Amino acid sequence: MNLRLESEFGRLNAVIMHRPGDEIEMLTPDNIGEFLFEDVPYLEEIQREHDQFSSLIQLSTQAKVFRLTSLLRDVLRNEDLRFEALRSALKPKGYEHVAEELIMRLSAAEVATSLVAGIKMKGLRRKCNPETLKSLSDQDFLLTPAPNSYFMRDPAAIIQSGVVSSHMKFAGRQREANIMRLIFENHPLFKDTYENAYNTSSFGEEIPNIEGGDVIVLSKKALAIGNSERTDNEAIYQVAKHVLANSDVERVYDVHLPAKRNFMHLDTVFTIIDENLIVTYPNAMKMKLTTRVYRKEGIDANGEAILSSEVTNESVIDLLRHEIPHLEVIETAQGYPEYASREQWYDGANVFAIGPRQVIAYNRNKYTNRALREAGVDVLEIPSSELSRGLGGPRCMTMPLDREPV
Ligand SMILES: NC(=O)NCCC[C@H](N)C(=O)O
Repeated sequence: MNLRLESEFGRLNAVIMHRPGDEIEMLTPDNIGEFLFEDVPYLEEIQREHDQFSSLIQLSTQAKVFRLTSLLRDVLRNEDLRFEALRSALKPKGYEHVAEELIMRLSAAEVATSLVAGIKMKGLRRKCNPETLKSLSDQDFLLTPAPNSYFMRDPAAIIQSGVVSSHMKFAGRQREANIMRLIFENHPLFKDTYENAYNTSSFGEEIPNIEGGDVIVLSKKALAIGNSERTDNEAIYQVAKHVLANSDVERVYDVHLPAKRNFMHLDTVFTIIDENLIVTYPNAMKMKLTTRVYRKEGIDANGEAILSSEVTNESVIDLLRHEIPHLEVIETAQGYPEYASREQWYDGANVFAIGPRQVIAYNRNKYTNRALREAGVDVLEIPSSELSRGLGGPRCMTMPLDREPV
């Protein structure tokens, strides 16, 4: 697979998704804040909703829907990789010494599910009970769960020059990025074409953050990256260097976002659904925010791009109007303030384009979906009572791998 993308709306050929699993059962009212959830979802219902989403993608596009845990299981059949993945996941809590004992008792499939669902001492004691863990209670986690794994957009983003492997802001999500990197580097489907577009070699221990939800492919020639609560200047600069040197991209926009929970990523405020059509939350898009534009001035002796940068104080919407000729803008809830803010909170602008002017959207965003339909967009709705409790929408839940050229 090529692992390069030049649009956000070309007909979808392949995507990675994760069906929420037992990691959701680990959420409690006391830990939802730490795990970045707004409420505790009901597992069976969130699975039903997610199944409708993935079936709709398959039926309406014939695209291949890869499952995160089966890709991971394929990779973890290699014993060395299995041991290393488990060891590094156990390390943040200082339990890496039990990796050896654990690996003898867990199959590749069990390690794959445990890396996502976590391991509670209660469950572990049925299989093994190392002396060194005797002081832990049944309710303690040996391995913390990764309940945001169904937000497949964030741990990596495919752009015009390769894959931006995320470095995630919150420790609770970093394992998701490690899992994706492991898959891209080792799975036979990807390892030959995987090119890491985020070079972190110039940084020491402190690696600047970047998350997939902030990365939006504007066209063959332009990329936008949200400078948000989750994504830092230096990471954007590194990705700009890669994409400007290794693709036809001519402009990279580093777009500042207000530091608010519901604007956590650029894709919470706008998505592109056709060559010149976007859906946005007007309040954020009309604010005058600083944007830096990177352009390539040449290539140095080491083959690295020399960049120029220019700062503008235009609103994001004006910037996009300059970048995208004849831009049409659909506003969440047709701009009615009280509905627009409700529907932005539940990701009204975060639709998933499966083809030009064809999107999958949450059914709860009635007014935004109506506005999209009035503009001639084919809107396929999915149920959203439980999926939305993690505060992410249909775009957030998908990692497209391949699309038809536009
Ligand atoms: N791209 C996105 O906006 N993803 C949504 C992530 C939601 C998740 N609960 C988080 O706060 O990271």
